[in-house]
Amino acid sequence: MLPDETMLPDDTARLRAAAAFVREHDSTTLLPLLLPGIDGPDLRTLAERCRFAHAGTLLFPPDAQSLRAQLDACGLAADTPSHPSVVVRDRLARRHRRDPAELDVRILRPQVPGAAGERRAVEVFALTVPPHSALEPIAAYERTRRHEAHLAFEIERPDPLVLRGLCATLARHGARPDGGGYNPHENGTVLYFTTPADSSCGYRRLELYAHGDHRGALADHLGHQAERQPAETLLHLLTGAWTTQALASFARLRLPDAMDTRTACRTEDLARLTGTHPRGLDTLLRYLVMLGAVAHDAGPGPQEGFRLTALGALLRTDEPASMRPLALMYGGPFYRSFGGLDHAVRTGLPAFDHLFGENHFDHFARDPELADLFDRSMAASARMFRPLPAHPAVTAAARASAPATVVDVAGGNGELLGQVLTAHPGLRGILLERPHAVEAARRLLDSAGCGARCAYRAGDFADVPSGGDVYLLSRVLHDWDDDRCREILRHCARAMPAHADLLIVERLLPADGSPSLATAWDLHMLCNVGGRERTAAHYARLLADAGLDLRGHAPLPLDAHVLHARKAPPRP
Ligand SMILES: C[S@@+](CC[C@H](N)C(=O)[O-])C[C@H]1O[C@@H](n2cnc3c(N)ncnc32)[C@H](O)[C@@H]1O
Repeated sequence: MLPDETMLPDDTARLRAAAAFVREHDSTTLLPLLLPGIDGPDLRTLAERCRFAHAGTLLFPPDAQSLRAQLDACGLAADTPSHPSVVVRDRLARRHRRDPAELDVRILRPQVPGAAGERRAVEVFALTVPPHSALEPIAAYERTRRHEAHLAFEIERPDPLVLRGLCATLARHGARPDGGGYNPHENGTVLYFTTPADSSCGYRRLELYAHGDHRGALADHLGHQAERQPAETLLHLLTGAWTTQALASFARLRLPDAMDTRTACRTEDLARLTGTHPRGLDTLLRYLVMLGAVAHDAGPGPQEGFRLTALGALLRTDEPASMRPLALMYGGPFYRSFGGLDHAVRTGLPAFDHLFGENHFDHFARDPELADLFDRSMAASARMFRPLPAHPAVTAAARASAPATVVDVAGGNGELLGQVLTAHPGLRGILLERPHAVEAARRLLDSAGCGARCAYRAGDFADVPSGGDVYLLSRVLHDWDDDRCREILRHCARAMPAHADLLIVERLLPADGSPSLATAWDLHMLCNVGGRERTAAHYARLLADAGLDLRGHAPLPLDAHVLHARKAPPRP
């Protein structure tokens, strides 16, 4: 398996990986990875006509100088000046609902010769995003999704017939039209495709590049996409429930625990190991291949069968921060309640309460197994907490001369408090929770080795302990309507000394409507808990109503944010 470009942490690392990729591959090795199963005359035709020309990547340097430094750091010299991108600029503008004129996307193609000296390049699209600019949400979104990462093949001697033939061959092997355009700045035509879900080189987009103006072929290409798109897209969307259940079933049947990421397992062996039906299991696994949770090794060579991908491995029981509990929750109680979404939309009241006859916290609290599953499903997203021990409010408390105290209000099973106390052995903690959850938190914090520095308070939001130095309120406010949030924040403000910091972890609805997981969770909150996600400005208003000042906010993993607040200075 080749490194997944989309998993690399920063722009420079991705640039370096793209250059290494370009050096190491050629058309004959790449095409079968992008289009699994292609061989014989189709492979020969494509390999003869399509020369692997570049790997494309989209970067967001703060300025032109930083971009040069990034290129230098990767040993890449851009010896020709950059020119404007039309296609990627317009795709970004459409995706983020911006005016294309706002997006100055430039193209650079630093040369990277292939292993035998072939003429190749890394294609760098650079959108300058100065610190604190309004373009930052675009950069954050694109850095995680990496829609623009692609591999390009330059067509030798392009003409309309050749282009049509190549497009048909790609379509036969599962590639789907995914936009394109004509760039008058360099008199070149690009046709983009997405590759099948089981392609295995870390890139999911392929570009055919033809020198010259081929807008006839481009119109056909875009026409196929337009014809196919709305109906096919709708089918994909309508079958979303099958996706949830396929992943939940995979997790419930503990199939990931019986599989490996390196060695493929034959369906019959896996069925025997897991007590499942070979034909049923095979059907499920093939669907999961399409979702990217499982990969299929066709053999010969490696053993024929299925193995886990990195994504599927997150559903293993023994995986650190396993997401299995979330799969069980979203495929279980929350799956049933989503069937009642109409009720929530019609009345504004949670479908969960309508279906189960009580609020979800009360429902879970009465059933120890469900309560435990809920706590573990919250902890499954604990990777969003990882930067919090380094938050300036926490590090300042840890440096204070007298031992400082971190109060986690409705701290769940203690995952976040555990991460903070483990990182700072001088800090003490107090966790406030409902009685049934306190016991789970005590067990977790004891096993994390910080139990001796922790106190617990079983109670309600009205019981927020006073005298702490840092207060945490993680994923609590989104459970409640504005009135209840004001009440909770007032309890916090009353308990906080003047110097104390309040850190709130939530997903923020983007003010400009750009795509975010927060929008999906807003619907989840409506349907299941009667709460909502909010914009930063909305939180600022709620905080102000409780006598607190929002000082700023910073992004966390999984599309979350930490908001920092302090008590507002007394009015003169
Ligand atoms: C969504 S969970 C968040 C848990 C934890 N802070 C986290 O981020 O993982 C919300 C928590 O609020 C707690 N809670 C609900 N009602 C409460 C109340 N009235 N007083 C105190 N805690 C409450 C629940 O028990 C639950 O653990």
